[in-house]
Amino acid sequence: MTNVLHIENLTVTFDTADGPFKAVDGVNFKVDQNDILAIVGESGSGKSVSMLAVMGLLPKTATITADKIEFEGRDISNLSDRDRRHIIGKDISMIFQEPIASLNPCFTVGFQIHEMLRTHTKLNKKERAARALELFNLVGIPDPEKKLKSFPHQLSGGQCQRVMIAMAISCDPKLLIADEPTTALDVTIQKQILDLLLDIQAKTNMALIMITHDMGVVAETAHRVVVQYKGQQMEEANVLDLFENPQNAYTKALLSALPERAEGDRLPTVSDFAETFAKEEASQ
Ligand SMILES: Nc1ncnc2c1ncn2[C@@H]1O[C@H](COP(=O)(O)OP(=O)(O)OP(=O)(O)O)[C@@H](O)[C@H]1O
Repeated sequence: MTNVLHIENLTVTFDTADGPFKAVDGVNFKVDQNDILAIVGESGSGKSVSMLAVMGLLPKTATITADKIEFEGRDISNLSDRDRRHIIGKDISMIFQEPIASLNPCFTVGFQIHEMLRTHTKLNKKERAARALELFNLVGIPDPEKKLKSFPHQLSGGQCQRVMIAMAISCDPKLLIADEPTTALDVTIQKQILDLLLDIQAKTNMALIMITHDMGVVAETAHRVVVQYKGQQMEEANVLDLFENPQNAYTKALLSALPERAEGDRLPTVSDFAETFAKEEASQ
């Protein structure tokens, strides 16, 4: 099995007005071809920042250190901008929570997908048009010829996310990072988008990293899970082991806070359990 991404001891510190702030503190994991890894944790736990660090998309106020950031065995921590552009967007691509905000409102979605193909492939204009149509069909956009001529605001949120997925897979990436890809969408559409991502992953053998705060999404999609809390990695486990036999106090708290474990009419929160588990851990 080919190793796609290997991260060891990744740390990200932001220079802020209040002094240095460590948003990611010693994260480690490997993702192989065909793997689906979920990175889970509540808001602010450093999930997005760790992946943006890998993509080289953080602002200059961020200092990134790591013992290893390798893509297919190649160190990508110190790439030139030119080399990075060859990999990012082509071999590693990312989709975000707000699909409409991720698209440029001034251009049709067809133009934007053409630009992606023009930048990263050698396809000529006619081949690009054919590929764009093929991709829109693949991601299930109805009436694709007409939709290619639409501006983002003329499409629904779900359709925009399908466009983003089409763009993200347009150059056959080895790794797709999906950052809360369904959070901004209606519940009925969420399931369709998740199914689409899983379907594409199964057809292409790419590795998929799913960033989420939703344990339901983890259970439905992931093979392996990394749990993060306040920038630190709490646990890494196979999905079944994580649900059946969580090792870490915070993971136990996350699982205990699932809605189906609610008693009465109040939903449990992680903080309801975190203290109990922290005490349990300390006493062991
Ligand atoms: N440019 C920045 N400068 C300073 N702090 C930042 C910056 N970007 C993110 N942070 C901080 O880093 C921490 C981790 O943010 P991150 O977006 O990775 O969280 P997350 O786990 O992905 O949560 P969410 O689901 O809310 O995005 C947060 O406390 C956030 O405020």
